[in-house]
Amino acid sequence: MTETIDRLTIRRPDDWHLHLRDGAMMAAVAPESARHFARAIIMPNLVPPVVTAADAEAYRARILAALPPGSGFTPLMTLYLTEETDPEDVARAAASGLVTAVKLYPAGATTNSASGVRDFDRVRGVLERMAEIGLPLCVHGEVTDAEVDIFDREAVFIERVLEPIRRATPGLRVVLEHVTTAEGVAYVRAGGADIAATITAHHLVINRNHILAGGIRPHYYCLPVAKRETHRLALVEAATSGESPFFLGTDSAPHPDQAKLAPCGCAGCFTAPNALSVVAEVFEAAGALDRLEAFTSLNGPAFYRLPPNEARITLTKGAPVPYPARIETGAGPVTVFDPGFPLHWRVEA
Ligand SMILES: NC(=O)N[C@@H](CC(=O)O)C(=O)O
Ligand SMILES: [Zn+2]
Ligand SMILES: [Zn+2]
Repeated sequence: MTETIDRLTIRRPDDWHLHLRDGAMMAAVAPESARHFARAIIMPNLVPPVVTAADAEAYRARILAALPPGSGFTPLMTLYLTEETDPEDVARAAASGLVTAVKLYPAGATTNSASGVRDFDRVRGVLERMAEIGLPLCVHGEVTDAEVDIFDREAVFIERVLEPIRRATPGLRVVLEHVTTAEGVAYVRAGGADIAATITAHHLVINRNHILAGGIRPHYYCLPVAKRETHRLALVEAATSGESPFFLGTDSAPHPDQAKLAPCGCAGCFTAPNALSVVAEVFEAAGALDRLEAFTSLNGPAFYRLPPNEARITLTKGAPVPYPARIETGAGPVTVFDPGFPLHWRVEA
């Protein structure tokens, strides 16, 4: 006889990859993440980007001001790595506790990445300093070479960029963000204690057909772009394995609908309102609800050398969970990710 679980209490999750944006957009989306998550790694790809410790301090203050009163949400700040980044500014920001990681965007790889790195030799000093102090480098792992097929850009990045950087910088701690391929999963698995990967909710449920078959669906377009079904299955297997290097980073990336539904639409899926319900559905289907807490609440803090949250949340299973099709923001409406199937796991208030 199989026992059906319809109630699950776990440590409060964290989101290890989140875009909160700024201004009117942030005011609308920050409460959506604060509702379910205790902490989040805040991506620095604003325009202009969060480059210095002073930028991060000011951005952190704006985030805290945008949170609902009484919210216990803690933004974990990151610095955007540029070829001009000063290793000492990074080290000071880490020592003071202001900054939890540094983010590497290859120039041109994704939304707001124009100030990213072109010549990896020019950031060697920063990476060496980070290895010394144990500060993690979060990586958008795609090459930008126009010759490389967009579906191959993650696998090629690992071989041509990530592995050489790691060889040249022993001890550098790396998070391969929003991993989307079986190659990425295998690389992280074989990579030892200094590498981990975030996995998004949306990459656990969509493959490239969702974007392109039967009509083009801009709300499923994000970077790295969703790959073939075999890759999605590898991501589900990794996430639900409970293995320590894999943890949730939603990459919730809001864009106003008018910027998504355009001849050249932006990359990013807005998943903050329903990411946990999506992830719970995936774990249930895989028969892995007993490993949900590892993925959402334990493996991330362990890699970042932070204590797991003491608070708990309870998920209950029942009638389909309502969530809005879009939320209104001062920057225009933002469509909420639709996994294409009903969600039954609700996070209790
Ligand atoms: N994931 C995305 O498709 N978009 C992100 C950037 C990123 O995380 O690459 C964004 O900032 O919109
Ligand atoms: Zn990215
Ligand atoms: Zn992102």
